[in-house]
Amino acid sequence: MSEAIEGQILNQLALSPDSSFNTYEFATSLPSDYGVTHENVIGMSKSLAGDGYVTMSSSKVDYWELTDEGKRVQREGSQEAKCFKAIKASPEGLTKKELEDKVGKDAAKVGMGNCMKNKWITKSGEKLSASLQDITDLVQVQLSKLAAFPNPEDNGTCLPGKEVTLLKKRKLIAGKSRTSYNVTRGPEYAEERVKKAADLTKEMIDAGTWETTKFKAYNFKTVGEKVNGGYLHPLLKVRAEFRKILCQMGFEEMPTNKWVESSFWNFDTLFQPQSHPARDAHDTFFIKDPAQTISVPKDYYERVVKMHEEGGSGSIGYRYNFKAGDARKNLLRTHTTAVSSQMLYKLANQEGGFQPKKYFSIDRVFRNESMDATHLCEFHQVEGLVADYNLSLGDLIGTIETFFKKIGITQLRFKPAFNPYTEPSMEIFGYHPDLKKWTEIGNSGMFRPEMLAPMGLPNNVRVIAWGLSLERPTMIKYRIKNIRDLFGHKVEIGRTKTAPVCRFD
Ligand SMILES: N[C@@H](Cc1ccccc1)C(=O)O
Repeated sequence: MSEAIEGQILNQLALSPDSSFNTYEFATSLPSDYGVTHENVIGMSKSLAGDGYVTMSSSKVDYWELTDEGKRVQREGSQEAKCFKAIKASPEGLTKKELEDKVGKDAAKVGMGNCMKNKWITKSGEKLSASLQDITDLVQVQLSKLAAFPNPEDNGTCLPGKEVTLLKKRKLIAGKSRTSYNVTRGPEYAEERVKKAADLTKEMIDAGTWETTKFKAYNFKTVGEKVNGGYLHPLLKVRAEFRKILCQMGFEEMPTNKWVESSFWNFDTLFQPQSHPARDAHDTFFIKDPAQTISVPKDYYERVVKMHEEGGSGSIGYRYNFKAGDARKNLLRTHTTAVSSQMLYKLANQEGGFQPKKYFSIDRVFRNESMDATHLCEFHQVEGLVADYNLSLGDLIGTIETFFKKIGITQLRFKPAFNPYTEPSMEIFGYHPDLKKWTEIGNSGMFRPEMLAPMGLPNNVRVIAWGLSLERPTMIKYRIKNIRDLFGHKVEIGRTKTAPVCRFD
């Protein structure tokens, strides 16, 4: 079938070099039992145009189509004609109610008003009576004219605008438009289409037919398929950037490759009371299997227990009975401070004794929180600590400000806060220029003697420390509004080389 249309199209243009035809006229001139639609003709013409046999230019025509209601009126007559006939047929006239009974409520509603407007009927008292012998149902005539137009899709101008407006208002007709094409000979016109091969094949070479085969021209203008290469996750890139900055500032990276910790290292060494709300299963993911595995140095353990139960180093402790069972419970670490405490313990007990040190880590932590635009139940923490003699709060603020300045965040605020393991403690806020608000980006403080003394650190050693989220400052720096756009495998930002998140070097 398609070859037959193709032949006919080329035939139409065979008469003379400037012969042309319109796709719509052509399609409607074909016998209907051919089953060829206007779309078929357009499709085939486009295929021929692709090979240069024909050229096409489009034109648009507006026309009117009768709505279902319009078709009914065209068949049965307008509401006003129905009303007139009913009234005319009753020599004594009809009341409104009687008219409604005869023609129906809907027809009476529209028809009665139009009859009055046309002066077809008059009203005296309750009675409606005909004032003419006969009428012409103009609406029906107009609709028939539109419908009976030799080609309904060419009826756009067959009625005066005023009449069309009224029919449209009564929702009897609806405007439609049709695009057709004028087809003329193209640069490659021939009376018969020669099939061209897309590719040279082994068979053509074997048989020698490649010499006579016609090939399709290459389209050098077409857009090639997108090359999908691998790319680094934006958070990994930012982590690399943060790591570089901290190394430049003289920090050494702590080993954080273990996500499972004991409650002892995550909480108890940090002087967090065993009844602390953060240890509640609502905030912490406890591990059922294996429930308890991580061993701790015995003498240190005993000093931690004593600090909780009785205090020391000027503290009165929590004065409760420390539960060994609670300390041994395994969990997904809720903060990387669990690693800091182990590093500090090692630092205090290393061969040759304590040496000043700066440590950092960037890794995952887990909290059993409900998720929203700025909270996830796992995130990355940028942890840092400086252990040295006689440090002050000023050192802490200065270190944090220096770090943030290096990543380009200068709008910072510090707010007094409470942590069981630091005194004083400060929350850190950064200004998000898109969310237009100060968002919390971390927490910090100076580790308490209750934490440091049991480890065996000299008592004039101070430790300043902080824990930041990696995601929040990344959101501020790269102007990302929803944390879920940043976390996980389906991250779209950073896919293209131009995204700002890829440019830090
Ligand atoms: N561990 C704290 C951060 C912090 C680290 C070190 C000192 C003070 C605070 C948190 O998770 O929010």
